Amino acid sequence: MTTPVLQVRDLEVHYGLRRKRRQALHGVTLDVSAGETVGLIGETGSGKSTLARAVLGLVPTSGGRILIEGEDVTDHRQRQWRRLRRRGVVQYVFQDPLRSLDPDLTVEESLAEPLLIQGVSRREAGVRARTLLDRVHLSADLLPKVPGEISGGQRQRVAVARALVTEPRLIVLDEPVSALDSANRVQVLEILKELRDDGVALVFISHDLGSVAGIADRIAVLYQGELVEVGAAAAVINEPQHPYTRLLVSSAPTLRDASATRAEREELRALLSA
Ligand SMILES: Nc1ncnc2c1ncn2[C@@H]1O[C@H](COP(=O)(O)OP(=O)(O)OP(=O)(O)O)[C@@H](O)[C@H]1O
Repeated sequence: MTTPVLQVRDLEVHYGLRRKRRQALHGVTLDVSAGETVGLIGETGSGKSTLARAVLGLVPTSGGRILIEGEDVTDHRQRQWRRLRRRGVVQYVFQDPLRSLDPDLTVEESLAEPLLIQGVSRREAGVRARTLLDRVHLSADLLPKVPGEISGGQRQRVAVARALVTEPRLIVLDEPVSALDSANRVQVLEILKELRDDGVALVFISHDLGSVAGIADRIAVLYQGELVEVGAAAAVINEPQHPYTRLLVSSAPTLRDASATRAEREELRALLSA
């Protein structure tokens, strides 16, 4: 059996000091394999972003282990984390692409920068930037534009392209489609499915069960910092075991929300009964 790209074991994270100290993650254990998408769902404050940030070395852990491609990175110092992030084995995409992209850099500069740092020639970096845009189904016309000059959906696709520059084995996506309209949402989800098929491991964070249901192989449910349920997506949706998961499934906004289109509701129903 191949080693999972990401192994999280009994992970604990605390915020604050002394009397203000609060536990944000309680003994979280989760594996993500190459070519697998794990959807991480849970209400606001349940610890989803904390788990993402811990996996990227952006918050200190207070217990447990994190292994990336079999390498124990838990006790890495900031310098080692920076090197790991720069090597680009793990990449991330945030809900707001302006957080993933430098607003002053053109699309071409954003995509070329990590390659230039790696010593790739300017000409080759330009060629690779075009190939990356093509991979996220965007036209090369966007290359000279800065993020403020393109649409939100295009921006998020550029953020995904930027995450792909270093050919990561793992991408953590924190609410990547939450700010997008449904047409752009579908397009970004399609791109993520293609990445998964190419063997990239994805952690897809969302509070929207509908988006997760359409892409995740497995779903992990966080509740108050604890993983209360992990299983195959269809099983978690159709036969939720934990009362909190049952509540999430029964209150899936796309089913309840009167403003959801008929097509959206039918799509989710089909997913639920698949
Ligand atoms: N920098 C911080 N300092 C102190 N407490 C924090 C910090 N970041 C998060 N927390 C707390 O940790 C808990 C988990 O927060 P986290 O942001 O991981 O939740 P989340 O599930 O991602 O929520 P959301 O869906 O709103 O983004 C919350 O109680 C939050 O208030």
